[in-house]
Amino acid sequence: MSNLENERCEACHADAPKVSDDELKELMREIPEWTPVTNDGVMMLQREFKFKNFKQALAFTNRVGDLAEEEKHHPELTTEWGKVTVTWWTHSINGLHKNDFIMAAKTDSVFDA
Ligand SMILES: C[C@H](O)[C@H](O)[C@H]1CNC2=NC(N)=NC(=O)C2=N1
Repeated sequence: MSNLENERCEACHADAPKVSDDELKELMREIPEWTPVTNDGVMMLQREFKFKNFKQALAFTNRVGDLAEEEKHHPELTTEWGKVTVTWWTHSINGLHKNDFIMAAKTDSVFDA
């Protein structure tokens, strides 16, 4: 089980450090189902979650939304029939902060609950 899911996000400022390549490698081991993707030069974490119908996908979307409000860290959420795509990155630094890995782990635990 990941330890990250029990950590809290810290307030993130524009001068906060992005995760290094070594940290990225280490942190990815805790969230193996996520993929690092780059959009317009910004590195992000992405995972697709599958459901039986739209209603379940929407309920999951709302649970992740509640998590985001609790931690004051917000994802991109794309809700479709039977599928939610969740993408985490830190807007203020245009890249990945440890907060994104914490939120990815928390997202996994909402899905597995
Ligand atoms: C004031 C507020 O907490 C900040 O603007 C937060 C809101 N949610 C956020 N979410 C994400 N993903 N990145 C941010 O930089 C960010 N900033």
